[in-house]
Amino acid sequence: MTLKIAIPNKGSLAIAASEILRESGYRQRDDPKQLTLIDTDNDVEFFYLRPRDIALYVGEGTLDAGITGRDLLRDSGAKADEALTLGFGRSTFRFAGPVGRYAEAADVAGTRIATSYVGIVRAFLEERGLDATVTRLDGAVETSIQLGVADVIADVVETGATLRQAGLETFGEPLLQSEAVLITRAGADHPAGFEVFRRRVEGVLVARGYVMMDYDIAEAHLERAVELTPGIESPTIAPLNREGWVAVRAMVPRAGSQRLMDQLWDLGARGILQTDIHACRL
Ligand SMILES: Nc1ncnc2c1ncn2[C@@H]1O[C@H](COP(=O)(O)OP(=O)(O)OP(=O)(O)O)[C@@H](O)[C@H]1O
Ligand SMILES: O=P(O)(O)OC[C@H]1O[C@H](OP(=O)(O)OP(=O)(O)O)[C@H](O)[C@@H]1O
Ligand SMILES: [Mg+2]
Repeated sequence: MTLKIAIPNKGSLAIAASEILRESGYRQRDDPKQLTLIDTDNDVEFFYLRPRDIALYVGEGTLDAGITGRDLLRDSGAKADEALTLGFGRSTFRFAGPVGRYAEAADVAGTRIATSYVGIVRAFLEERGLDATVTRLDGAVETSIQLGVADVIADVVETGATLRQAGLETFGEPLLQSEAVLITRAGADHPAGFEVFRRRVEGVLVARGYVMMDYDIAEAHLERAVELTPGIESPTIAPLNREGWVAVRAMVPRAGSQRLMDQLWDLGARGILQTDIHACRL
């Protein structure tokens, strides 16, 4: 059976979602107006949909899996689970109001809140036992305060630039930390082929977080060097033509790899090379 996967058709998640699938070896559309695409080699059909709707399709089991934002998944109330966090589309979901007017989340009690994420806001109010009027707007919610429609907004904040422009500031703790997630139907067995799909995408995510480190070092310093680069299982050690020296190869986290090269150099390693990994299965 062909695996049916939903991908954001536009908005903040669309480009990065298609990119990670392409890197994972799947065909992706070249034309942003294309609605569906069949990858016959991998027996997968992709459906390009609004990320807000993707949670619903997957929750109902119409589609096998999809990529959407955690905030949109929560907001929809769809019965879908996160199978993988994808590391892009990061944002926070927060209350904001005119600068200096509100201090903590409980201050929203009795206000008029404008938001595109009514589900998240209502759930938060209920959990805290707070009462407020929630108005659903499609977008540009920041402007609703200036226009007198709301006292407070609850919205996605990434850089905070939009809030500043509107003369607003966040207050209270974030309601949610969001990022793009791969989702499947809650409580159901994964459909055939899904595990392979998940593993391929995970392989790209891991590859993005690691680099390959190669270097030559005198055997006398090998033990210390291996402590610095333990690899995933264990580093590969190969003999060198030069007496008393070996070549070492190990995967290391991308973060801090430059510092690691400095440390290896100080230890006496030479010919230190860092290369990108594009995909892996560990
Ligand atoms: N700067 C951002 N603005 C909006 N959404 C963002 C941002 N950064 C990450 N996201 C995430 O993208 C998802 C929203 O997807 P959506 O397709 O609605 O994006 P959008 O950029 O708001 O698109 P639209 O053009 O329809 O407003 C949410 O999961 C949200 O957390
Ligand atoms: O913190 P920032 O980096 O400024 O990003 C957050 C803003 O981006 C989104 O708006 P979008 O561009 O999607 O417009 P919309 O409100 O019409 O959805 C979101 O709703 C915020 O307004
Ligand atoms: Mg938007």
